[in-house]
Formats: sequence, C-alpha cells, structure tokens
Amino acid sequence: MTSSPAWQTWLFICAAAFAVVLTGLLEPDLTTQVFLLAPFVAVIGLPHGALDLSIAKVLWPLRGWHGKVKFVSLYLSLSALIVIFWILFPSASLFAFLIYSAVHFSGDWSDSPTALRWCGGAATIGGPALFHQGDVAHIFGYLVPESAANLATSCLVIAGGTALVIFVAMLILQPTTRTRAAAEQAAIWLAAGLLVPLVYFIVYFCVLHSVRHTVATIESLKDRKDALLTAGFLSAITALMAVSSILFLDSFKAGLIVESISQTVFIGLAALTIPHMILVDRFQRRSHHLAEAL
Ligand SMILES: CC1=C(/C=C/C(C)=C/C=C/C(C)=C/C=C/C=C(C)/C=C/C=C(C)/C=C/C2=C(C)CCCC2(C)C)C(C)(C)CCC1
Ligand SMILES: [Fe+2]
Repeated sequence: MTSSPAWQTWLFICAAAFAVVLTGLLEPDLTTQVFLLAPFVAVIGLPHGALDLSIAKVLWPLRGWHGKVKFVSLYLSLSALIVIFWILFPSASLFAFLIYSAVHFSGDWSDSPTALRWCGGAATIGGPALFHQGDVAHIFGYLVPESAANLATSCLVIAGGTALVIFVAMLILQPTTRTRAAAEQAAIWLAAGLLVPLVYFIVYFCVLHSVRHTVATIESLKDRKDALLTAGFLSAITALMAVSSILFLDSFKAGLIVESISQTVFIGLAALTIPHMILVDRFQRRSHHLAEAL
C-alpha cells in the first residue's frame, strides 16, 4: 500500500489501547478469545480478501459469467489444494503459513525502506510468541501435533526477538526510520506484549491490516458500490462455509468447539491467503507502475 493516511495509525493505536484496558478488566480466557475471534474475522477480516474478485477484474478481463466462474473455480481450487496439503502435512503447512503470513503482512508498510518493512512482517507474527510463548504454543497445538507446535513457537520467538533487536537498533542509529510506519510497529510490539495473542491478532488483523487494504483497494477501483456489494456477498458465503466447517468438525469431537473454531479460522485463512497474496501482490505492482508512469 502506498503512503497510508494518518487516521489509520491513530485508529490502530486507539483500538490497541482500548483492547488493553478492556482485556485488563475482563481477563478473557481462551474460549472467550476464540468466540471473539470468529465474528471479528468474519465481519472485518473477510471483506478485505473478498475484494479479490474486483481486483481480478482490474487485472484481467473476466468477460461475462464465463470469465468470473473460471476465476472463482481457480481461486477455490487453489484454496482447496492448500487445505488438502494441510491435512496431509500439517507441520510443514504451519511453517509455510507463518512465513507467507509475515511476507503478506509486511506489505502493510510497502512504502517503507526494506528493513523496516521486513521488521514489520516479523513483528506481526513473532510478537505474540516472543511475549506469550506458552499461549501461542497452546493455540498452535490445535492446528498441528504438539512437537511441531512447540518448534514453530520457538522459531517465532527467535524471529520475533531478532526483529525487535533490529527494529530498536534501526530507530537508534538511523533517525530517518523514525516514521509513522515505525510508530505503528512500536504499537504492534506493545500490543503483542500487553494483549493475549488472539486479542492482539484481532486488533492487528482487523483494525490495521484489513482496514488499510480495504480502503486502498476501494479507492483505486472505479465501481466502488459494486465492489463493496460483491465483497459483502462473497464474505457471507465464506462465513457460511466456515460455520459449516465448524459444525462438521464439532460433530466428530463434541465438546472441543474451541479447537474446531481455531482450526476453521486459521486453516481457512491459510487456504485463502495464497490466492489473496498473488492478487494483492500483482495489484500493488500494477499500482506502483501506474504511479511511476504518472
Ligand atoms: C474472492 C473469492 C472468494 C472470497 C475470498 C475471501 C473472502 C478471501 C479472504 C482472504 C483473507 C481474509 C485472507 C486472510 C489472511 C490472513 C492471514 C494471513 C492470517 C495469518 C495469521 C497468523 C499467521 C496467525 C498466527 C497466530 C496464531 C495462529 C495464534 C496466535 C498468535 C499468532 C497471531 C502468531 C470466494 C472464496 C468466496 C470465491 C472465489 C473468489
Ligand atoms: Fe490481506
């Protein structure tokens, strides 16, 4: 995204501060966190990805129903392949998911110098593990066998710790890096330290990442009303598929609803992220080329 507006930084900082106060008062347990995660991701997180169809229409001429059906089938097949891969190789999938998530989230600072951008990507995923290693390993344990969950968490602790050291050194040694992007990343480190992991993730993913991407995409589209309606419709379909998946998983292991929701949300996001990343990356490159040409 190119130079994001200041209100997005303030919105994120205020939401994080509000979440710190609220969770300090209410001390939500893991079940409550998971029950908060699902609706927030469905209502605020999904629409940012559901704009992918409108992005695709800008990138390629999806003529008529035929073109759209072809695109939707490709998107769904790619996502389904990733779910199958996760079922067959859960540990490798979790590692891959963490790496490509950090790459994708680093795009929130795509107008920043490379080092700051990568520190941001590492902070978004490594921050919670650095400060709440046990909680993160426990949640990963819903997604993969325990040994892989512990190993992935330890790797994130190292990645997070390294990114934090580089970030602080950069701020001290290079005053030019003390930008609004750095303020956002400082807020991410504070939120990751002060909030329980899933509440931290809701605040970062919904209030910073999704809002930034949605606003930037909508602003660069011609038919905004159509894009928003399509995104609402696709989000509703995706949310319905998620509810079916939760009910299906829960029917096998009644009483483990927290596990079913965590699996659906995170494996679902892992599956949607690959086609989403491909489109967003192409779209960002196209916008940069257009901006340079002007
Ligand atoms: C268009 C379309 C559609 C839709 C789509 C969508 C709706 C999308 C979305 C997308 C999205 C929406 C994406 C997202 C992404 C996300 C991510 C990438 C995430 C990540 C995360 C992570 C990695 C995490 C981690 C963790 C955990 C797990 C625990 C705690 C701690 C932490 C935080 C570290 C459909 C299919 C209907 C059809 C076709 C077309
Ligand atoms: Fe995204």
